[in-house]
Amino acid sequence: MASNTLTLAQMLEQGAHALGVPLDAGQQAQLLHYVELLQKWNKVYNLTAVRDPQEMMRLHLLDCLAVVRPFQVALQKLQELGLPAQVLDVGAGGGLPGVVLAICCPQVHVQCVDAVAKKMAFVRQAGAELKLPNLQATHARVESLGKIYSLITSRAFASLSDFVGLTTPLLHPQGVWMAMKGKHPQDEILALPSHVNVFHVEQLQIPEVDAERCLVWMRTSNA
Ligand SMILES: C[S@@+](CC[C@H](N)C(=O)[O-])C[C@H]1O[C@@H](n2cnc3c(N)ncnc32)[C@H](O)[C@@H]1O
Repeated sequence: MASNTLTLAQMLEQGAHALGVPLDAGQQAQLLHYVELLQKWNKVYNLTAVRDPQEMMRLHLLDCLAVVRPFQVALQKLQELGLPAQVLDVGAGGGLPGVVLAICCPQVHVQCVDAVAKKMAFVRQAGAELKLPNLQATHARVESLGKIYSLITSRAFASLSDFVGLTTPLLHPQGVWMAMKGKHPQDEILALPSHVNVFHVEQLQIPEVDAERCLVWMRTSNA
């Protein structure tokens, strides 16, 4: 069936299946509710240029759902090293990918940070409505944070150099960065400082999205 004839619930179910992300009924309901909230509050909070709910499902929800499995694998490895499941989403905006990760991985603590207060007010409210005790929304510039995280992620935030430059003091020495990018960012990788090691560039296939996506995995070279 063409995606424009599917309901949002069907798009989510098919997308999650294609991505191999098992979702229980509660998580499906939370993800659908999150799309509703994004749509409802978008005008007030200016969260995304995408207005159509089906496009939100494809371009935001499924895009973030595509990183859930690699994210879980990475966290499992970090936990085997004894690192806590503490994750930071930098420049999270309306909560992408932080809210999706918090819904799909309830055992992981996800902190979203953004410099714009109203965006974090939205994420805080969404976390309350969706009953996500593992989600935290912090209004701050990331460079002012003082905690240490095992995994730091971002989507549509900055160049890789700026991302790692702003967050190196926040990353556990054995922790990893997970940057969501479009097509393979060769030039950005070449521009990275020498203390950063790109150990994997993972190509992603987003259901119903005909565009290149990848995850750039990095750690500090002395890890
Ligand atoms: C293009 S938006 C991306 C939002 C979201 N990650 C997404 O994929 O929809 C980039 C966000 O980064 C935030 N931002 C920019 N510089 C920041 C900083 N130094 N600290 C925290 N947030 C910052 C902006 O306020 C903006 O909401």
